[in-house]
Amino acid sequence: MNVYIEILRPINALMATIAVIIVAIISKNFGFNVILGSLIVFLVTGAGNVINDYFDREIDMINKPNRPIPSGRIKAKIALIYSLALFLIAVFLSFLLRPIITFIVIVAEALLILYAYKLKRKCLIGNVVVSFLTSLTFIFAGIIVNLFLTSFYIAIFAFLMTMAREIVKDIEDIEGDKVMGAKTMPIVYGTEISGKTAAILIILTALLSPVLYLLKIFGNLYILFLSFAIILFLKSAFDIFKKQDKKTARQTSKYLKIGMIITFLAFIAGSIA
Ligand SMILES: CC(C)=CCC/C(C)=C/CC/C(C)=C/CC/C(C)=C/COC[C@H](O)COP(=O)(O)O
Ligand SMILES: CC(C)=CCC/C(C)=C/CC/C(C)=C/CC/C(C)=C/COP(=O)(O)OP(=O)(O)O
Ligand SMILES: [Mg+2]
Repeated sequence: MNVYIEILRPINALMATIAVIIVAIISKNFGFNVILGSLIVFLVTGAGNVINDYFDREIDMINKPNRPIPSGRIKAKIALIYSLALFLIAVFLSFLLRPIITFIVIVAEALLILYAYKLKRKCLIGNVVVSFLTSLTFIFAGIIVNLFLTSFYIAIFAFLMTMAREIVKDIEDIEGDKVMGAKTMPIVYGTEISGKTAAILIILTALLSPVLYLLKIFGNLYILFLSFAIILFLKSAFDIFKKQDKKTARQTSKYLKIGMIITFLAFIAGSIA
C-alpha cells in the first residue's frame, strides 16, 4: 500500500466516515452537507493518525517498528507537514458549512495534536480524549443532519467501547510506553486491574447495546447483526479478563475493532428494517 495512504490508517478513517453516513441514513437526510462532513471527518481522522505516528516515532521503534516512520518509509518531517496540510484542508472545507462545524473541527484537531504531543502519556486522560473524539464523530454528524438525541445515544456507546479498547491497547504497548516514561493505566495500576476494568466495560457496553432497539432507533435487523458483534465482544472481554499479556491484548484490540465494524453493519441494517 502507498505509504501516504497507509499512514492515514485508512480503515479507521473510513470507519469514522461511515459513522457520519450512518447518522445521515438514520435521519434520511442526504445532501452536499453530508458529503462534505464525511470528507472532513476522513481528513481529520487521517491527519490525527499521521501526527500520532509523528510524535510516537521513537516509542514505535519498540511498540510498532513496522509503522511507516520507524521503518524508514516516510521521513518524520514530511509526515508532520502532511498531517498539518490535511488538518488545514479540513478547516477550509468546514467554512462551507455552519460556524459550529468549523468550531468542532478546530477543537477536534487541537485535541488530536495535544493527545499526540502530551496526553497519550498520561493515565486515562489520553484514553478519555480519544474516546471523546470518536463519539464526537456521531454528534458532529448529528449536528450536520439535525439528529441530536439519537446521535448522542450512539455516541455514548462509541465512547464506552473505545475507552475499553484504548485501555487494552495500552496493555499491548506497555513495553515501549514504560521506556518513554509514559504513565498509562497499566503502567500505574498494573495490567491485571486494567485488563479486568476493560473487560467489565466491554461486557456492560455490549449487554446494554440492545437499548438502541428498545428506543426504536433501529429495527429488528439491528438485533440480528448485533448478536454476532456481542458474541465477539464477550469473547474479547473474557480473554482479556483471564490473561493480560501483550499477545492477548493485541488480539483483543483486533477483535474489538472487528466487533465495531459488525456493529456498524447492524446500524445500517437496522436503519432499513
Ligand atoms: C456495542 C456498541 C453499540 C458499540 C459501539 C461501537 C462503536 C459505534 C464504535 C465507534 C467506532 C468508530 C466511530 C471508529 C472510528 C475510527 C477509530 C477506530 C477510532 C479510534 O481509533 C483510535 C485508535 O487508538 C487507533 O488505533 P488502531 O485502530 O489500533 O490503529
Ligand atoms: C468530529 C471530527 C471533526 C473528527 C473526529 C476525528 C476522530 C474520529 C478521532 C478519533 C480518534 C482518533 C482517530 C485518534 C487518532 C490518534 C490515535 C492514533 C490515537 C491512538 O494512538 P496511540 O495511543 O499512540 O496508539 P497507536 O499505538 O495505535 O498509535
Ligand atoms: Mg501511536
